[in-house]
Amino acid sequence: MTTQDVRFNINVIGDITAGTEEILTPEALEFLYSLHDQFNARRKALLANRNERQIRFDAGEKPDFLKETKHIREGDWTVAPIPEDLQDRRVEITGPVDRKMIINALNSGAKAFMADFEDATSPTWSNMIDGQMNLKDAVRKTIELDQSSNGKTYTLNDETAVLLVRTRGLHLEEKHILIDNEPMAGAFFDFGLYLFHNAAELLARNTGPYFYLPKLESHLEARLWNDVFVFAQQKLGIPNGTIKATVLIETITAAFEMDEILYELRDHAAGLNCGRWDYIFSFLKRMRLQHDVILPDRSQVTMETPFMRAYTQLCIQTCHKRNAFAMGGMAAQIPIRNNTEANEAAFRKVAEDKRREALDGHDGTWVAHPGLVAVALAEFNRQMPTPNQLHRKREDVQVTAEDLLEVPKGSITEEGFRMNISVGVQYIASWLNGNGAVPINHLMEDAATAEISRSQVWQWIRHPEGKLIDGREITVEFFKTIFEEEMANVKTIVGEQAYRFGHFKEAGELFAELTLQDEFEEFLTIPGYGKLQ
Ligand SMILES: CC(=O)SCCNC(=O)CCNC(=O)[C@H](O)C(C)(C)COP(=O)(O)OP(=O)(O)OC[C@H]1O[C@@H](n2cnc3c(N)ncnc32)[C@H](O)[C@@H]1OP(=O)(O)O
Ligand SMILES: O=CC(=O)O
Ligand SMILES: [Mg+2]
Repeated sequence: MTTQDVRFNINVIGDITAGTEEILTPEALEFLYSLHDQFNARRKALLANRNERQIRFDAGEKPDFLKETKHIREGDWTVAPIPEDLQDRRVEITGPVDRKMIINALNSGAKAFMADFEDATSPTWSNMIDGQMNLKDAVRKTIELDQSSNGKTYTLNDETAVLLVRTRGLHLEEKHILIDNEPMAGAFFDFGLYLFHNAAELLARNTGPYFYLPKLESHLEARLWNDVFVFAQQKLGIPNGTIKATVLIETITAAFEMDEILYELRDHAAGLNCGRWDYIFSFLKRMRLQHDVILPDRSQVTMETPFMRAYTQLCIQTCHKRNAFAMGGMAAQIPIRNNTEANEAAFRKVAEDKRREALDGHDGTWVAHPGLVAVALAEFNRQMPTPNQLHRKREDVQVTAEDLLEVPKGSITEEGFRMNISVGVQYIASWLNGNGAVPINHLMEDAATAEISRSQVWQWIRHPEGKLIDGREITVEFFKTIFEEEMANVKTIVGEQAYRFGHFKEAGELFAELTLQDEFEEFLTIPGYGKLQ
């Protein structure tokens, strides 16, 4: 169905439900129009910059600290004061903007909840609109759910986590909103609607519009977001600096511009977060054609590898110098039901991860599941008696460009190759079904982890060192053989019926296409979005 607001030349394409009408009011549409009108051309120019930079990386250039911003790195400045309810962020739970999960997350005992329109959400139109409706109710504390499948009623506890919202990345479009005949940015749609509907209510409740910004590649992208914030606050009559944003440092190029990103956003910055999964993906993606860069099996690229240590420690040092919080990331392990031993091992791994983060000086961390809140809390409570660790300046840390670029050592195994295909296909199938976060082999999989899987396969086929540990070369023919076998295995795992109706064939086709085409797709979600409702 299509509806049009002729005053602004906006076409809303997609089902118009009661929810759509509540969210896409004429005033909200006007606000979206103004964001698009002011900032979309700049967004597109910045995306083009990414491509231009890629051409240089393909020619062998390495990312490096910028000469032109040395004065910012060496300058003496801090970010504006951060609100009281963000001072203690020791455990943040993350999850999709699904109604039940929002309630469970807010009740989980975590200090904060990041409601995710990004890695954990498949951006179907109904997920996007329902997500905005759910958040609107969550902000007003009226969110409830009667779930007939398990007979449970879900309501909010008296005490709930502080709400933060992660928008889609700048690369994704919202094809259901056409402005002057072009799709608007998913990021501006998510940001604009959440701010428009909730800013005043949040302030009345002594909290604020808090965001996570994903997948930034440069300080110029941070500058764009800052300008978006200034404009939006002015337009809605909210004091400048009310919006607070935590930026994910999850691209290799952003790791070289952490100071600059905080500087651009200094009136709005609440911190940086080490988004480890996209970071690994970005490291590989940006240097995919460089002969000295090849990653071992995904399971071997751990947080203990030198380049990941360098990045997280530099993040802590940079944030604390600027009085901003340095948030840790997501361990992939989740609770395992009906297997005590495996469950304990998973919890041990999460605890180790959180302990390392707390000892390093992170101010808090992420968990993927309510069952892990207590594990992470225990580690942070033990290592961090204060609300945060801003006082730990980590002046001992010395990280060079070479440290950030040190390629992790290890091996490529047939098991790792097969795992990438199997997990990649299963994840894409789930995403095409409208579910952006899934448990596969007892690990959390989301868009970022799936990106690593599919790009490893792409690179191993083309890289001169793309060989298995036993010496076999990874070729297109080898991929095709293993791919057929893994598709058959997936059918056995999920069952004939689920395979037929669960988008597995389509997912396999997309995975094979992404792998076999020489042109590397920037994000699998871009062609994937073409297949979503
Ligand atoms: C790389 C990154 O960007 S990381 C951040 C993005 N990723 C995420 O946010 C992942 C969030 N986590 C999840 O989506 C889920 O935990 C999964 C997919 C990993 C596992 O899901 P499942 O196996 O279905 O979980 P499980 O069945 O154990 O859930 C048990 C209960 O906990 C709830 N639950 C699980 N995870 C969450 C969560 N993150 N937030 C809120 N509730 C949750 C379930 O809704 C369920 O509730 P119920 O008992 O009332 O029905
Ligand atoms: O967004 C988080 C990540 O690890 O990617
Ligand atoms: Mg990410």
